[in-house]
Amino acid sequence: MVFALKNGVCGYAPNKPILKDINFDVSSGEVLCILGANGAGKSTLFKSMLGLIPILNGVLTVDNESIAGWSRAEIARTIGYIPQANNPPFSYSVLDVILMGRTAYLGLFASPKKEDEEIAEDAIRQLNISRLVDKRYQELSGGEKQLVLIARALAQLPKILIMDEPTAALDFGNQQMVLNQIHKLSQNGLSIIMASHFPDHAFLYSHKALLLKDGGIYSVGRPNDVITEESLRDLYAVETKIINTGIQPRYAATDASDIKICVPLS
Ligand SMILES: Nc1ncnc2c1ncn2[C@@H]1O[C@H](COP(=O)(O)OP(=O)(O)OP(=O)(O)O)[C@@H](O)[C@H]1O
Repeated sequence: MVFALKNGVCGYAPNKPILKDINFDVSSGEVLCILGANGAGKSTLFKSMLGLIPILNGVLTVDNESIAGWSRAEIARTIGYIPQANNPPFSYSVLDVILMGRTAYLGLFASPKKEDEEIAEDAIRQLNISRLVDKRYQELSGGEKQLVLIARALAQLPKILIMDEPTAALDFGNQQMVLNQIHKLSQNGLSIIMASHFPDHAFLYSHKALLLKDGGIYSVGRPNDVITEESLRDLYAVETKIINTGIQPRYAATDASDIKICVPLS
């Protein structure tokens, strides 16, 4: 499966595009990391991909078929969205939150059936979070909530997962836990598109990086090719030294012979 945006123009009003000339594709098993300064347009791009705002121009395709005419439910059965962990206004059990992932498969007013429960249980197994199932969602830590939201998206049985800064507000250990899960999901064949504020995460976990600046794509390609001292200076106005650590990558996502890290100098 290949998910692509061709000649995309995204924004909130036709006469005021936020992003122009957006072209990228992501295949099954690939992780695409979107980088850009605050306000560069990452969330706007996500909202467009999810059909929350209409694409102003261009076409989103799955295997070369335009998804322009797809219903909300069809989009939800193909694309899962994982927001940043939040506190919902109501008290839900963890299992209820995960079962919400089945909404796109249920008729209006229908309750989850045995099959839906089995799919939710499968998502729980994949993420190894059965210890959380009997808790209230609000009682969980930020990292645990993020895992539950990933399980909810998995219960949608999507082919593509979109994640908006999945590690924001997580401590170092929880960041690694969530990123390791993302890596495993890509190995299971999911396409993953995630926004990040950490170029290091793109080196470690992604096959492709897409850099946004000035209302368009600054560059897109393999992280090793496009995340450079020059591009980080241009994107974030930060002088950075990129260092080869000599440590072999644990993940196939990176094509580097050793892991690179970004050290800010200014
Ligand atoms: N609902 C909206 N209506 C009009 N303009 C908006 C709306 N939401 C965001 N924008 C504008 O779109 C631009 C891109 O914002 P966006 O939230 O996509 O950036 P971002 O890269 O996700 O930023 P951050 O890293 O801070 O989350 C900004 O100039 C913002 O003011």
